[in-house]
Amino acid sequence: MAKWILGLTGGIGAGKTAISDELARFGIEIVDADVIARQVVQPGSVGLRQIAAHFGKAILLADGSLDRAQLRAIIFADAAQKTWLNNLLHPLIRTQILEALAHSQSAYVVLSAPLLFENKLQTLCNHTLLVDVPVELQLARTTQRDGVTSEQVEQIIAAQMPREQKRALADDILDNSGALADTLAKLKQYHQGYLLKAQQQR
Ligand SMILES: CC(C)(COP(=O)(O)OP(=O)(O)OC[C@H]1O[C@@H](n2cnc3c(N)ncnc32)[C@H](O)[C@@H]1O)[C@@H](O)C(=O)NCCC(=O)NCCS
Ligand SMILES: Nc1ncnc2c1ncn2[C@@H]1O[C@H](COP(=O)(O)OP(=O)(O)OP(=O)(O)O)[C@@H](O)[C@H]1O
Repeated sequence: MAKWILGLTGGIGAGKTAISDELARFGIEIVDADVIARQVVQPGSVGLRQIAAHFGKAILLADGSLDRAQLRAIIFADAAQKTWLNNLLHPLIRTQILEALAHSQSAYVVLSAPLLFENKLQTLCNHTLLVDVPVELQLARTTQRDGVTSEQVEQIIAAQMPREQKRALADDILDNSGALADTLAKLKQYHQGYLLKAQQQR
């Protein structure tokens, strides 16, 4: 059965998880690139071994897992190190995404990825949905959620495709700057349309 794939994207803190949680409640399977990005650096993985070889053992916590806060501080302050990490992890993440998409069973499947357009993952998708908020809200919501500084979030935003470019590439745009309930009401309308599109493809 051919699969109808919705690419869901948005910058850090825009609301991808809030959106995909709701779609999951509708019975839609979610393939989440951020979740996969953690799986490919689990203890014992090739990914983690290469990171420890490159950055040194001090990049590991006492239990042998990756010190994510330390790696985040390094890569978003040093573009060359970020490129090195992206070159290592993005092919591994892409392979796992393809595998997860191939196994999906729901009416349609969502590929949620912050770097969907940056990594041209939209080419795997039938349709794309951008969850969008102004940068000030990305900063406010991410600092509150993660307990990180505005400067750290600004560095991450600077490493992502500018909002206007993403808006130009997306098929649909979901404004999440108001109350979440309003966003989810609009999402429900989009979801009905996606069910129809997926059905028509069969
Ligand atoms: C640097 C790491 C260890 C920091 O981990 P941490 O737990 O603090 O953050 P988390 O993984 O939850 O990511 C939070 C957000 O940061 C942004 N982000 C993460 N990696 C990148 C990147 N390479 N470039 C731009 N933005 C990124 C995304 O918006 C993401 O949703 C981690 O983000 C990582 O391994 N990044 C490289 C893999 C990657 O590109 N992941 C993005 C999904 S493809
Ligand atoms: N409409 C909204 N109003 C207020 N808070 C919101 C709204 N939407 C999401 N949030 C909150 O903002 C934060 C960021 O949302 P979410 O985690 O869904 O973003 P994300 O795009 O998945 O982020 P990341 O790229 O970092 O994984 C969360 O704490 C979430 O509860």
